Amino acid sequence: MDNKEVIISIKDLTKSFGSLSVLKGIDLEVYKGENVAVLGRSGTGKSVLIKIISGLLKPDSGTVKVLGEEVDKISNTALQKLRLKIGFSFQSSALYDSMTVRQNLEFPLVRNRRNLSKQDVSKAIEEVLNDVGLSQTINQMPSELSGGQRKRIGIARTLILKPEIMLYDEPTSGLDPITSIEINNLILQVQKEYNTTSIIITHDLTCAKHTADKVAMLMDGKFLSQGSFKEVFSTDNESVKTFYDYNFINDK
Ligand SMILES: Nc1ncnc2c1ncn2[C@@H]1O[C@H](COP(=O)(O)OP(=O)(O)OP(=O)(O)O)[C@@H](O)[C@H]1O
Repeated sequence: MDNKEVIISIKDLTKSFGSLSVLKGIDLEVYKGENVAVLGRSGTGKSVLIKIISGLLKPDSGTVKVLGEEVDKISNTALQKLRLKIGFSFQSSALYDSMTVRQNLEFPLVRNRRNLSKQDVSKAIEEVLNDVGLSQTINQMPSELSGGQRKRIGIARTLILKPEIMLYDEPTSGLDPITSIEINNLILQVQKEYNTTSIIITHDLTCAKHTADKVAMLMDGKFLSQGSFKEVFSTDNESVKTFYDYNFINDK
């Protein structure tokens, strides 16, 4: 990366729930414009990690800085302001079923950018729909969309606020391989066109290989290794090899 500005910096982060120690000393630096995939088996603490990054959960110890701010130390007002710079793509897409695609996209915009005219709102909706390749769905209901289309609209709903950071939670889960590839391509397109810095939580190795500049492998509460996809998986570590072998890998 040419630009080495650190956007997310995590040092010696720990988090337990009662006697369950989930994160046991995590270090991670995410640079501006980088896509980082956090890989790991179910229940290893990937969601806990992004909840801490976005200030939804407090760490037990360690430091977590996002865009220069220590998320667990700032005021609620500052946290709310910071959150507007962070976009979430949820596993479930989190669309409102009773609203059309247009209304789903309008909602966050009207709520968070109160000074926009009706024309500005319409323009923003049309632009973002075009960016995710779904202009034709503007008047449809979420129930009329495919799983892949719902994911795209979920991403569009986040992008409409022009976030600096994107957090993708299992972006390809529940999708067939071809639709997954389309979502992977969209993640790359968003990185380029919206200049986002992203963390992609996944156990889909094809997704990590396709989208990530850096991969971090979470195991037993620690990052076992970090680096390019090739570096992380060119290893003799049995746990990493097993993880690789048990997750479908499409080398194309
Ligand atoms: N608020 C909470 N209270 C108690 N335990 C929690 C809480 N949140 C998460 N956990 C526990 O922390 C562990 C890690 O959960 P997490 O959701 O981060 O896993 P994950 O790696 O995202 O898994 P998956 O891929 O299945 O989503 C789990 O054992 C979970 O039960």
